[in-house]
Amino acid sequence: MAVVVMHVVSSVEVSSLEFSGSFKFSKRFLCSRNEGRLFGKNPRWNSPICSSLVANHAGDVVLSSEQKVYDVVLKQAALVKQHRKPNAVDVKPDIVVPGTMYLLKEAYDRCGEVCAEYAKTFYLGTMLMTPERQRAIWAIYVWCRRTDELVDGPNASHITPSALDRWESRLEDLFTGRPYDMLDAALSDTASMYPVDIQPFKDMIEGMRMDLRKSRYKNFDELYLYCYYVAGTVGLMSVPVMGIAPESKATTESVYNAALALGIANQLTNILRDVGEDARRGRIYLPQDELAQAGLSEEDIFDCKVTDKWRNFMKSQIKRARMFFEQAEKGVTELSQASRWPVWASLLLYRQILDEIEANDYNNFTKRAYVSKAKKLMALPMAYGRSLLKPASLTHSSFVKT
Ligand SMILES: CC(C)=CCC/C(C)=C/CC/C(C)=C/CC/C(C)=C/[C@@H]1[C@@H](COP(=O)(O)OP(=O)(O)O)[C@]1(C)CC/C=C(\C)CC/C=C(\C)CCC=C(C)C
Ligand SMILES: [Mn+2]
Repeated sequence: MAVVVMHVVSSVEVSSLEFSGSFKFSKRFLCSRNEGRLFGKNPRWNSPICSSLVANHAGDVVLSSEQKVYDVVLKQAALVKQHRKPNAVDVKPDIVVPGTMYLLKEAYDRCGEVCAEYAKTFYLGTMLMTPERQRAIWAIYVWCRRTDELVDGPNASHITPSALDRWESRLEDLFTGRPYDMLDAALSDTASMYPVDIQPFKDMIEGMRMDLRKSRYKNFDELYLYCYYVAGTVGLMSVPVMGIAPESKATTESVYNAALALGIANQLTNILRDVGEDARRGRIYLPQDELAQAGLSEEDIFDCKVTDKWRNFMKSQIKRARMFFEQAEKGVTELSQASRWPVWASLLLYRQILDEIEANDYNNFTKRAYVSKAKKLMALPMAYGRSLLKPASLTHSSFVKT
C-alpha cells in the first residue's frame, strides 16, 4: 500500500489544457500523416457512425474528434502494455506504514458506501471483482461522481471555471501523492497501484468546462468530443484497474477502443433518455445539423411534441447508440474474468434504456425511460452468463494482436 500524506492545497495553479485546441492541421500535414498510425488503424473510421476528417467554417480540413480521441486511446494503451507481460505483478507490493493502512481502509470503505448509495446495481456488479480491483473502481467512481456533481449537483449554479481549475489542481496533487481529503486519498492510492494516467481525469474536467460554456452541439463531431470527455474517459480510467485477460490475443488499443465505445454509447443513451429534462434546463445535446435535416427546430423540442419527424430522428439516434454498444461488446470478453460481469451488466442495463425509449413511442420529453427492477434483475444472470465466455471468440480482424 502506498504511503499517503494528506495536505491542504494552498496555491491554485491553473494547469495547461493539454488536450483541447491543438489539433488543427493543414491538408498537407494530413497527407503526410496519411501513411502513419493515424489513418486506417481505427476500424470505426470506415464505418457509417464516424468520419475521420471534418471541414471547419473556413473550409480547412481538420482532424475529427474521433481521431483526436484515438490519439489519447493509443497513449493510454501504450501505458498499460507493460502490465500485460505474463509475469507482470497484478498490483504493486504493499509498503505498510502504521496508521496509514487504517486511514486508507476507511477511505476506500467510504468510497464503497458512496458507490452503493448512488449506483446500486453497478455496486453489486463490482462484488465479483478481487477486493483490490473492487475498491480501486470505487475510488474512480467516487472521483467521477464528485466531478459530475460540480456541474450537475445542488451547488452547480455557483460553479465557475476557476472552481474547475481548482478541482484540476487538486487532481494533479493527488496524482503526485498529495491528496486533499480522504476520498482523494483513495484515488491517490489507486493511481500509485495501477497504471492509470491522469489524462482521462483531466479530460473529464474539460467536459465539465464544456458543459459550463456550451449548451448546443452543431454536429455529431462536436457531440462525440463531449461524450468522450464526460464518459469515454471513464472507460479509459477503468481498464487499467479491471485488467485485460492474460490469455487475450486482442491488441491493447482495441480493448481501450471498446472501453471508449462503451462510455460513448452510455452517454448517448443518457442524452436520449434525458432530452426533455435537459431542454427544461435550456440544453440540447443533439446534433443541430441532424435535427435540421430531419425537419426539426429547437421549438419542436421545447414544445415536447412527439411527431413522426421526431420518431424518425430518434430512430437514427438510437441506431447510432446501438452501434457504439456493439463496438464495445467486442472488448468486454477480453477483460480479466472477474471484471467482465460488472461491465456486461452495465452494458446490458444501459442499452435497455434504448428499448424503453422505443416502448414509450419515443416520448422522451415527458416520460422517463426506465428499466424496471425485474428487468434489471434478469439482466444480471444474463451478464454473468456472458462473462463466462473466454477471450478466444474474436470476430473482427482488427481485434487480433499483430
Ligand atoms: C464496471 C464499470 C461499469 C466501471 C465504471 C465505473 C465508473 C468509474 C463509473 C463512473 C460514472 C460517472 C459517475 C461518470 C461521471 C459522468 C457521468 C455522470 C456520466 C454518465 C454515467 C451514467 O450516470 P447516470 O445514469 O447516473 O447519469 P446522471 O448523472 O444521472 O445523468 C454515464 C452515462 C457514463 C458512464 C460511463 C461508463 C460507466 C463507462 C463504462 C466503460 C467501461 C467501464 C469500460 C469497459 C471496458 C470494455 C473493454 C468494454
Ligand atoms: Mn449527470
